Amino acid sequence: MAFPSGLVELIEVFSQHGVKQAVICPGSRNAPIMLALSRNPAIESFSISDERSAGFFALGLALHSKLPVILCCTSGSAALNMAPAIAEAYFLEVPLIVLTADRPNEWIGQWDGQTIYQERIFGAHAKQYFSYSTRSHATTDELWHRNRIANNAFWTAFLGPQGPVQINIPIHEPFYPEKGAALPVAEPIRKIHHWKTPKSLSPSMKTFIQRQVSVSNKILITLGQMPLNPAIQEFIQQLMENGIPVVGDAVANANGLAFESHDLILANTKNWESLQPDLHIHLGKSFVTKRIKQFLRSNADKQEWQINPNPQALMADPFKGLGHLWEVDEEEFLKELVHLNVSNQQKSYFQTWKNANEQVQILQDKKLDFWNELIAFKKISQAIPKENAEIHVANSLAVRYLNWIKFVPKGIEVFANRGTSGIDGCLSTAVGGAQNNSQLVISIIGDVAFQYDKNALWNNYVPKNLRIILMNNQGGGIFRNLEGAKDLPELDIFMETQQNFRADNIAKDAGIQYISVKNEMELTEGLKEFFQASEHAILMEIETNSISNAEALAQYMSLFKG
Ligand SMILES: Cc1ncc(C[n+]2csc(CCOP(=O)(O)OP(=O)(O)O)c2C)c(N)n1
Ligand SMILES: C=C(O[C@H]1C=C[C@H](C(=O)CCC(=O)O)[C@@H](C(=O)O)[C@@H]1O)C(=O)O
Ligand SMILES: [Mg+2]
Repeated sequence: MAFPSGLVELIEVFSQHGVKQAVICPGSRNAPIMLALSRNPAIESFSISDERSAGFFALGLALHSKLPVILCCTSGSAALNMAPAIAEAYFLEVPLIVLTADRPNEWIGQWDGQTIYQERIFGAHAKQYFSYSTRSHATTDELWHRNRIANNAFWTAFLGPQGPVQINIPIHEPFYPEKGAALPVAEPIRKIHHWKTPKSLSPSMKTFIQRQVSVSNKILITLGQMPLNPAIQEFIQQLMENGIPVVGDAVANANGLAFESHDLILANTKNWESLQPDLHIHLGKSFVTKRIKQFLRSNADKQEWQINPNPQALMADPFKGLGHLWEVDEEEFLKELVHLNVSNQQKSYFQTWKNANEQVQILQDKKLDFWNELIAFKKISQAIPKENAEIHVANSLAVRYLNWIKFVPKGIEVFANRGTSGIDGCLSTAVGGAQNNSQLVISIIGDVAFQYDKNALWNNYVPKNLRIILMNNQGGGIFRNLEGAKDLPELDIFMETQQNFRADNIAKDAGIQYISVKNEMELTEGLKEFFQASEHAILMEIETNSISNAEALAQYMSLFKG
């Protein structure tokens, strides 16, 4: 039997740990791995040709399952094409097990095809690297090593902070099974269990928290990007009712229970001092927009706590004032906080935030009298389903518009690739997230990000629950709103990269329904059917003019001047 040894066992260990999905890219050198995956009944395997898209598709699958998804490619530049997705998975803390087939070590640099340097090819963006031998007649130590690698790779990807691991697999020829032959039966594997205690608060920690809260009169809680968690939403509601202001982006999934227009609140408040905390408690990852980070970094006097159950080895101190890192489950921490009494000054501080928020909410309803992206986003936010749906919002302006308008889709989760904030893979992530998903999956994406990742539709898995809202302003509109960039003579060509591509033919090739929108009336009409059940995915291309958009956004932002 020519089949490389150890591959069936490798996949068997993963499946016994509960891994259920794999994304396989075509190749010859990885064919034995493909066979071990596709013939394992416990693994659902997806076949995707473009490794750039496959990586993000796998990330989309893992965002939902929270289980490691296997990603498999052949040797050569295929693995390099997965790097953007691996970097996103690393910083977004999403579990992937990347199996890169390779030539045997003795053939590296010997002028063979598809042979590059694959050892640690993702660098620091893989939590761990392993080299897995498939030589036949393995010694008992080699068998022991293989089994340990398989268990180690699973637990490293799965345990927090979750992330990608790479297993490089040199495979010798011949490696195809004889015609019609079954794969070898898996040798007995040894599943290694990993027990981890919950990260809860000790009595002394609780006493410390109680004491600090009792002497603080301006406690502010900020929420960076985090998954939708009904228990946390419940705590947010209680904290706000108790007089502790909670501030978060749309990607914090507070679903309108917190102050989510913080960017406009800060723009509209001349005297930030009145909003500054004396105790700042941060949960979740990063913020999208810059102003809140500037606001928090400008206050060197505050106490700053970070609630982070899975801190990375590299300490994150994004607001330049970290004093206490609490390696505690967020719910555990908030459960302690909600029962604490706060001072009258604290309630007055909350009222300052509440008043500032109400002023902004009034201004947010101002009408703009010419067709532009802001109007489109407002109409979409009013039409979007309030349940049984999820949003995958692309980077650049789309993810920022959610924070600038009252885009509060209660009850539905907002995903975004804010790990690296790349415009690559945003649609592929949504297509992956739409698999085996009973919800409507709505991708809101700019034209450059869409064209960059149009191969997200080049596979056989574009499901009928996918809805794509393509905001086509003929280029990178964000640069036209950036101080410094917007006045450069090079803006059009070298930053906005103006182009006149549209998506109608891409939609046709992908066999999905296409709706063209060029004005507000067509948008109103298009939205009537867009979120309805359909036998196909639907792509709505909303065309606006980048210069009009910039003028509208400038007008809109000029409302918030305090
Ligand atoms: C991979 C990658 N390349 C380049 C960038 C820099 N970048 C940020 S936004 C942007 C333009 C995005 O244009 P589009 O998707 O149309 O969104 P819009 O700004 O029009 O909302 C670019 C090139 C990036 N974030 N990621
Ligand atoms: C285009 C890139 O991304 C930058 C674009 C805009 C961001 C920004 O400052 C807009 C204002 C804001 O978000 O508050 C900028 C940032 O977040 O600092 C992004 O890096 C790019 O190529 O970096
Ligand atoms: Mg654009």
